[in-house]
Amino acid sequence: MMGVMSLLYGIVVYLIFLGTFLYAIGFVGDVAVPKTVDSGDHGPLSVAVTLDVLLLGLFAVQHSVMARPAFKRVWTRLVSRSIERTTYVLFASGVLVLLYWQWRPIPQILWQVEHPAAELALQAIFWAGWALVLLSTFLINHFELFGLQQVFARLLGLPSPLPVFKTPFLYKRVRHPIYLGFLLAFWATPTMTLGHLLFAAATTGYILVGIWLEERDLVAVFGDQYRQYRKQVSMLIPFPRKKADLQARMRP
Ligand SMILES: C[S@@+](CC[C@H](N)C(=O)[O-])C[C@H]1O[C@@H](n2cnc3c(N)ncnc32)[C@H](O)[C@@H]1O
Repeated sequence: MMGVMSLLYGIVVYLIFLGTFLYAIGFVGDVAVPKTVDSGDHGPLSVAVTLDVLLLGLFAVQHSVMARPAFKRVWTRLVSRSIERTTYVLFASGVLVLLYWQWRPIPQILWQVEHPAAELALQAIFWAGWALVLLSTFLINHFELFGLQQVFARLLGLPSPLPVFKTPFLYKRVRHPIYLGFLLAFWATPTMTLGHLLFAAATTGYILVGIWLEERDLVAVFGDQYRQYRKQVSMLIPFPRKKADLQARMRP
């Protein structure tokens, strides 16, 4: 019975995540959704900046704290290990919904790209960024990242899967393709408003801190295997590698 309940919880939360993910595309790209980074009521600048910074801060704290092994060790005394990731995804989605709802636009335009080819290129980068995010989640393990694999394992009476170090396809070029995809999607816009810049700059700062925290945990779990990977593969920008490095990276 608990296995079935966990599975239902996992599926419902996964659907909520899908909704918030799709909404994020419209929110950042200022398309197809009622409230975006540049639309909605805007009051005084000081109120907008304060509220937006608080919302982004809440997002960063929730993501960073709940993802840490020390937090998980305490948290899984209260919440079953099999639904820990699902619960993380639920909290993350909740914070995102709050951000979409309470975000105050700051509509002053800082720069605007009007050349049709350049505009098209920026839009292509925006969509490529989101495609990169989605593709990379599947490369690493989409269903584990969003908690479904864990609740299925519980239903089948299997233990929750242990972390496995992987470097498939794009992970051979950069260590963080998901974060790279977010950066492309957040910065590539033909019209940069003050609000959009605040969003892009704060999330970039958060991603850099998040990488530092994540890599510390990955070194703790995978040790020299991850240290070696870090030496051989760039963090975010796929710089061309020397031949010797390339050969090393091709080894399993
Ligand atoms: C949101 S994902 C981001 C992954 C990666 N930083 C990226 O940008 O593509 C975070 C989870 O991926 C895991 N992770 C990151 N790199 C990994 C790798 N090479 N192999 C397995 N798991 C990895 C982390 O431990 C963490 O649980």
